[in-house]
Amino acid sequence: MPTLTKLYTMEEASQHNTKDDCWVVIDGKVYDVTPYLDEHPGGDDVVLAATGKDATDDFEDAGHSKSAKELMQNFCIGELDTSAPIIPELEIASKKETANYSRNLMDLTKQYWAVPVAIVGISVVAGFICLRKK
Ligand code: HEM
Repeated sequence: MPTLTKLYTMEEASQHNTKDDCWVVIDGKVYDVTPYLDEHPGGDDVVLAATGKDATDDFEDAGHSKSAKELMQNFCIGELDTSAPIIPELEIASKKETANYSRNLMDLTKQYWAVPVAIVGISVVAGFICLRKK
């Protein structure tokens, strides 16, 4: 049966991390606690610090009462989309990119060699001109 619950990724939820727009993720559910921040008995700073991550442990550690757990249901806006990876996928460098990387490194090496060679060349020419003047 299709669910009507709105799904949010952790990335999306973590963007709501200010006093004017504050979402927390607790036990797989997403809560928009913006209107409750000023009233929260534990202060707004602890809730703000719990944004952008799974705040279940923080919430449980604070020892919230049954009535607090009932109250929080008023702020539930959806559930966490667990199909989305929490850790961004690693980019695997292809062989083509590796070839480009080594070419870039060669170009950089050439540039860095060019500077001291140019300095030595200019010094030799300057020294030669000075000697000829004497
Ligand atoms: C929907 C979210 C939340 C609701 C509705 C809520 C509600 C409440 C309520 C009603 C209390 C008073 C004590 C009680 O009845 O348990 C409380 C205390 C507290 N809350 Fe929350 N809370 C929420 C989220 C959080 C989060 C994410 C944290 C992060 C750590 C947190 C930290 C605390 C702390 C530290 C206290 C203790 C304050 C004290 O006794 O000095 N709360 N909360």
